[in-house]
Amino acid sequence: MIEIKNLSKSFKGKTSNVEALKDINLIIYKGEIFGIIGLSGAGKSTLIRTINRLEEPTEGTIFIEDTDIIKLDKKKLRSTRKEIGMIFQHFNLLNSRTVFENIAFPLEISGYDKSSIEKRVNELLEVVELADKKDAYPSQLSGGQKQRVAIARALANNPKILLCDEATSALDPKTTKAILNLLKKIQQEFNLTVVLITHQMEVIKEICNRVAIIEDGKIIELNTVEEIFAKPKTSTAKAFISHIQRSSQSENIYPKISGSTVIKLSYLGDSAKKPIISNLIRKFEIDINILSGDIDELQTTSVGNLLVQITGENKEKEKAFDWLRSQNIDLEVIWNG
Ligand SMILES: Nc1ncnc2c1ncn2[C@@H]1O[C@H](COP(=O)(O)OP(=O)(O)OP(=O)(O)O)[C@@H](O)[C@H]1O
Repeated sequence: MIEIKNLSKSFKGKTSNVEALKDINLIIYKGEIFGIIGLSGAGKSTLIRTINRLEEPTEGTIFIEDTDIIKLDKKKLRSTRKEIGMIFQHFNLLNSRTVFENIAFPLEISGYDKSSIEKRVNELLEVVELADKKDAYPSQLSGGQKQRVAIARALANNPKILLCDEATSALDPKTTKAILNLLKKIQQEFNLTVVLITHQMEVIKEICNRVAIIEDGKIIELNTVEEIFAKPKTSTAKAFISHIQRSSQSENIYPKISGSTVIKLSYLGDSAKKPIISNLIRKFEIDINILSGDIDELQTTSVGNLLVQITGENKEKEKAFDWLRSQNIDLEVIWNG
């Protein structure tokens, strides 16, 4: 069990402090897949990173079983961290090492001998179904394969907890599904407690038992996934759900033009009223074809959804995507031609 009590985190800014987490209280049960969903800037990354102290909280405690991990000294923290695996959106593999060597890395640091390392890495390669790629380098792998390597590496030291930081956000929908299935499989096989953060309700729906919605550093709703879908209470929960319902209808209707990227943009509240598309065209050297779109007025906020096809240089497209994210707009790549 992970018990988070009165957790706050503020970052020192140039002119003022940013309160990224405000008095978070949360219990995550052993063996569950717990999702934390929120828009960009809500505090998801900060929250998940405090669980293995990649981020130090300003206040509060985090108990893993009976240990308050915030109180651990460096040495004890190092050994506790072996029980907490983590995977990331951009995989964080070592490019100069092969698949085998990437997975072996945490075992080398733990001081295992060569033959135990070889045995364990080979087992893990089977678990993630990548035995045939053991001598490949990360640059020779697809995104999904890279995430499989990262999962194997995260499992190397037999952790009890797996933290997933937007683990499928850089993947297309089909690969996302395959990685989520793998996470489900390993959760059961190794009886892991999985904590994942995402901005995609599809991910929550696919694998989570319970979900917390975080907004502006606070947990505004927490329930089982079924309850949230059946009876969402906050406007944010309703917007996330309405987005998933609509996107499933429109996802496959677009021309598959080579060199173009189809993205789905979802935005809440004030962002829905901004002239996003005209700004994009003015700021970046890209062409945009709007495929479908709508704005829904909910009780206290509005939610916009746009499916657009973008053509242009990859570098320019990436810049445009970064700008969109900086505008609090959820962005999902649907298709890359
Ligand atoms: N190192 C930092 N220094 C200053 N401010 C920070 C730092 N890290 C995060 N923040 C701020 O804390 C808030 C929460 O950020 P966080 O990255 O946790 O959000 P998020 O929900 O994970 O967003 P995203 O999905 O965009 O990653 C934001 O306002 C962010 O700007």
